[in-house]
Amino acid sequence: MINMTKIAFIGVGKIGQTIVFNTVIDGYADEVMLYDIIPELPEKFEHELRHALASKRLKVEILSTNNLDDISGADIVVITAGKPRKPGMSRRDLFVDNAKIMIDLASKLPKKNAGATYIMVANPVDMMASVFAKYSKEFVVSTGDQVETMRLRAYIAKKLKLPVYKVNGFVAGEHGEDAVVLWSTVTVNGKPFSENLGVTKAEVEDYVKKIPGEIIRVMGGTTWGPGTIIAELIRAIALNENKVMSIAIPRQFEDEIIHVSVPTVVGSSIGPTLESLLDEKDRWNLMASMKDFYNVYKENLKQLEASIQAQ
Ligand SMILES: NC(=O)c1ccc[n+]([C@@H]2O[C@H](COP(=O)([O-])OP(=O)(O)OC[C@H]3O[C@@H](n4cnc5c(N)ncnc54)[C@H](O)[C@@H]3O)[C@@H](O)[C@H]2O)c1
Repeated sequence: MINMTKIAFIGVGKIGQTIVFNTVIDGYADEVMLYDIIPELPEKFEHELRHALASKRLKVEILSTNNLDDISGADIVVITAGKPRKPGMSRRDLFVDNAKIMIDLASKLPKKNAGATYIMVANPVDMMASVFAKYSKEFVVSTGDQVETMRLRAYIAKKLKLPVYKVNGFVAGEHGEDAVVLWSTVTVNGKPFSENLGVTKAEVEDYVKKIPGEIIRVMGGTTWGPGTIIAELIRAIALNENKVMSIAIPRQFEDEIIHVSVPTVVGSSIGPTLESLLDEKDRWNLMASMKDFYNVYKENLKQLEASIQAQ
C-alpha cells in the first residue's frame, strides 16, 4: 500500500460534501483538507464530520479553511468548486464560468501540492480537466463516465431483476449527453448483452443520459450516486487497487490535451487504458466522440478567451 492518504477537497458544496463523507467514513484516509470560498462552510462541515466519525469510532485528521494557501502537501486533490447546472441547462453551458475558476486554481494549487494527483469533478467535467491540465501542466483525471457506467449497470439490473454484480460493462466518451455505451463490453450473467433478455439498448441509453437531469429537476443536484462512485475512485488511487474504471486521463489530440473516458486501470499510477480491447464499432464511436469533444472544446476556449478579454 502506498502512503497516499492526505486528500484535499476544493469546494465542499453538495457533491463535495457527499464525496468527503464517503471518503472519511471509509476509514483509510489519514487527513482530509476542506476548502471553500463560503465563509464558515468548511468549518461547520468539519464539525458534522467529527460527529459522524465519533459515532463510527474513526480517527481522521480534518483541516477546514477558507484560505487556499492552507491546502498543502496533498496526495490527491479533488476539485468540485464551481457552478452546478440548473434544471434544463446542459453541462457544457457551465464552461466559461467554471473554466475561470479552474484557471485560478491551476495557478495556485500546484505550488504547495507538488506531485499530487488531481481529480476533476466540476462540470463540464472532462473539459474542466483539460482546462486545468492546460493551465497547470499537472496530471489531472476527470471522473468522466464512471458515473454513467454505474447508472447503466443499475438500470439493467433493476429491469432484469438481477443483483447488480451480475451486470458488467462500461460507458465511455464525454460525460453527459454525448456519452457512448460500449456495448461490446456489456455482459449479463457473464454472457454478452442481448435485447432478448428484456431490455433494449435504446432504453438503457435513454436512461443513462436522462436520469441525471431528472434527479436535478426534483432534488436540485445529483449527490449520492456520484458521491459514492467518486469516493471509490479516490480509494482506488489511494490504496493502489488497480480497478478498471471508465474515467478520462489526459491524451494528446491534435494540438490540445483532452479528456475523454475509456475503461482505464486505476491504481496509484493511472493507466493503461483498455481501448485496444474494444471491438471496432465501439472504437469508432469513441474516436467520433473525441473529435466532437475537440471541436466543442476549441470553440469553448475561444469564448473563454473573449470573455476574459472583455473583463
Ligand atoms: N462529475 C460528476 O459526475 C458530477 C456530479 C455532480 C456534480 N458535478 C458538478 O460539480 C460541481 C459542484 O456541484 P454541486 O452540486 O456541489 O454545487 P454546489 O453549488 O452545491 O457546490 C459548489 C461549491 O463550490 C464552491 N466554490 C465556487 N467557487 C469556488 C472556488 N473558486 N473555490 C472553492 N470553492 C468554490 C461554492 O462555494 C460551493 O460550495 C458542479 O459543476 C456540478 O455540475 C459533477
